[in-house]
Amino acid sequence: MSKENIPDAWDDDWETQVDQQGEQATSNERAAKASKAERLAKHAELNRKLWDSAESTDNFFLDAKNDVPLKTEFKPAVKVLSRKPTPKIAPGMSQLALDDEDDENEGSSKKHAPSPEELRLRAQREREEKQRRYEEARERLFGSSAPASRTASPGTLTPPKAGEGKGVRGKGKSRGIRDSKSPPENTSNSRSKKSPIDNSTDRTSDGRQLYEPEYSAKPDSSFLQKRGVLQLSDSLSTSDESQQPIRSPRGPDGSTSLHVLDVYLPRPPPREDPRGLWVIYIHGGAWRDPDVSMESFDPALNLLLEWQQKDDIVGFASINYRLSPYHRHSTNPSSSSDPARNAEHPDHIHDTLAAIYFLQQKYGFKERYLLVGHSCGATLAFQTVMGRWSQTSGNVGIALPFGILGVAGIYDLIRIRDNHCNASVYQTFLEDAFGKSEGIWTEASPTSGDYDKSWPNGKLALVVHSLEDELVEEEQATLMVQTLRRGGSGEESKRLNILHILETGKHDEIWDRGILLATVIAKAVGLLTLKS
Ligand SMILES: N[C@@H](CC(=O)c1ccccc1NC=O)C(=O)O
Repeated sequence: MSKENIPDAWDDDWETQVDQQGEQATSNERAAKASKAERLAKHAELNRKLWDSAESTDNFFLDAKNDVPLKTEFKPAVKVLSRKPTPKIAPGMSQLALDDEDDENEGSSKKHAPSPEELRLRAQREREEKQRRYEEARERLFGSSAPASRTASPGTLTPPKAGEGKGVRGKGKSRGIRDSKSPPENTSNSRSKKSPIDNSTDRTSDGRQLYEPEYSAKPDSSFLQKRGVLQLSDSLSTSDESQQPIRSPRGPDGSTSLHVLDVYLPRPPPREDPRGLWVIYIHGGAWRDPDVSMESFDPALNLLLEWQQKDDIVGFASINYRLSPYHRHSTNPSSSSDPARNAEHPDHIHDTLAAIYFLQQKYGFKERYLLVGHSCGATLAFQTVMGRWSQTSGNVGIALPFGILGVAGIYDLIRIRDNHCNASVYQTFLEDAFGKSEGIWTEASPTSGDYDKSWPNGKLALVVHSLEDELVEEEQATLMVQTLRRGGSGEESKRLNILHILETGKHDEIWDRGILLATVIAKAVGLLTLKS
């Protein structure tokens, strides 16, 4: 009872007050008693529920929740017991076993692990030995007049320009011979400026071009032997860029030549009676684009080298040819004084024939080759077997290929111009390449050929078109296959004429990513080897 509630004894009515308080207390007590009974009843009820739930199979536990107030992140302390420092692995040494045993376990019988210096010396010895073997092989193939390797250390295969802006640059097979033909007075194009091989200071001693439009040397001429500058290697990685072949060197007077070609030999070719096929690639670029050159074959080449199982292909070549003017090119416009950038039909086909002639004279594969062309390169590939320009090309005539693979090709110049009459660029590049006379356009179009007559040894014409091609329409491919099937000689052609449609692949993606081009080349090679 609080002090204030105690009646004051000096008050007259203190007894009455006490009596009243007594009555109130009793009624409070009653109320308290009632609520106690209620609490007991509640408690009994809870107990009952508890027992009930103990009997039941229902989940008694609370569902786990993320917002449990007591939840803390449990982070056990990490205790590092003991570890030797991670050994540093030099590149190419990953095959060495790593020993993580305790020192005590290292018995004296254990082999001495070579130091990095020892490994370097060992690798150098192996390289020298390989170089010696290559020198011998080269001597056998090209005679003693073949130039020695450019430096005392092994030469290097031109690695395709890794990741140079465009697409995937796959890794190549590690063996082979890269033979890059270029006259010393050549000039680089825009792509080659970025190329490591462009820094090469190496020059051959004589100033003649390696393949010339008017070239007609005999197979054994000293020219060929002298110019057989081969780059030999079994390694793609090089620390010495000066060993790279020159693909587009700049001449001292700044003049250019695109009479250059790349050769890749997976192994030294037998000079007599060659059996396997050659693959010769002709790049596209609307007869004018300096950014699309023989190097555009690199991604596909690398894949083909990786895939090749049966060594069906004994040699690869990718050729350059003079280009038509391209004054509006954003980074590398043509100059009107540059003969390599002012070509007009039939210069492109003349150069192509000269390059094939050069290769045949040098490697002797005759008709055992597949000619592959992309876009206007496909135009050139079929022009090669139209027989209209071989008399004017200055050489004594080439052996025509067993097979042609045209990818994303232009085959009817007038039709493609008409189908793109809203885009004046088609008229521009066609006019710059073929002049204004549409009669010449028709005569130059592969759809005007008579292939049964002009290409009697042909075994395969594979025409490939991608549905995603945004620059050349499907009609070009269908018109070409119709022409091939038409046949003018009356006799049934022994040639296989196939139209192959790809679901995917934009115009330049086909070579840029390599995989599509390599796939269709592999398909063509498979068909040709079946046929021969
Ligand atoms: N990159 C080329 C265009 C090009 O290559 C092209 C354009 C339309 C149709 C075909 C083409 N290439 C054929 O070789 C250029 O800039 O002129």
